Amino acid sequence: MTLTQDVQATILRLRREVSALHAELTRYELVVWTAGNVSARVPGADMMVIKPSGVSYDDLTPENMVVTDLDGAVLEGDLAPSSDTAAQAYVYRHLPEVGGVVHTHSTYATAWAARAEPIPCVLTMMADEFGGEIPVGPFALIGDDSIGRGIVDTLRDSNSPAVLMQNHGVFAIGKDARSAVKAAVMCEEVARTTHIARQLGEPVPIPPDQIASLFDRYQNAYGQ
Ligand SMILES: O=C(CO)[C@@H](O)[C@@H](O)COP(=O)(O)O
Repeated sequence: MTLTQDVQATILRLRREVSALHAELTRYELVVWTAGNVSARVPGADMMVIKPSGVSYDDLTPENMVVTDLDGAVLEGDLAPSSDTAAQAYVYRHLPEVGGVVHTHSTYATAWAARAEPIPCVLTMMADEFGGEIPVGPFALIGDDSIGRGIVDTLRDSNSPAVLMQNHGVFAIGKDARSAVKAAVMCEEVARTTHIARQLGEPVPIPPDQIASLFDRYQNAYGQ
């Protein structure tokens, strides 16, 4: 396949970005061993950049990232791509606004996933980032696009950029890979706080109109 210089430059940038973002997964203690991954869509091409499967986070480099098409077929790379390649490719094919996907088994969020319980919106931080509860997706086997179908079916009509896949863990999406990593970080934080709150009593839900107001401010006015 002949790639334009623009696409080649974009792939180079995304190889660096996706590789580096895995350090955020370890920095925020969202993963153990090799159990999590980041990918990014290549804008302007039906391609994605994803981590190789089962490679230590310390050994990830821009050069060993894998480039695939949006059916998950390898286009560039010597190593096998992540086990979640087909799932994440499905997300990119069906949600064109998504530019990044992240998967973790972060402890507290995955504890909610193990119970198939959505995390209720009881924190302003949740309303800001998730615009409501963090939903649960169906149980799905790893390796094909089943997980992708579950992610898309669950998040398509949700404000939430994260889904707790039942008995599995967190899949987070974003306009780019960095935003998806942020959603995964925030998901674990609110899962932890809400879990602790529940040990002390019944957390107080935020009324839907207030959630909408907080979500609108954070999404449209917060920051620089
Ligand atoms: O979720 C799972 C396994 O439960 C995998 O996504 C996870 O271990 C990461 O696998 P990869 O190293 O990305 O192939």
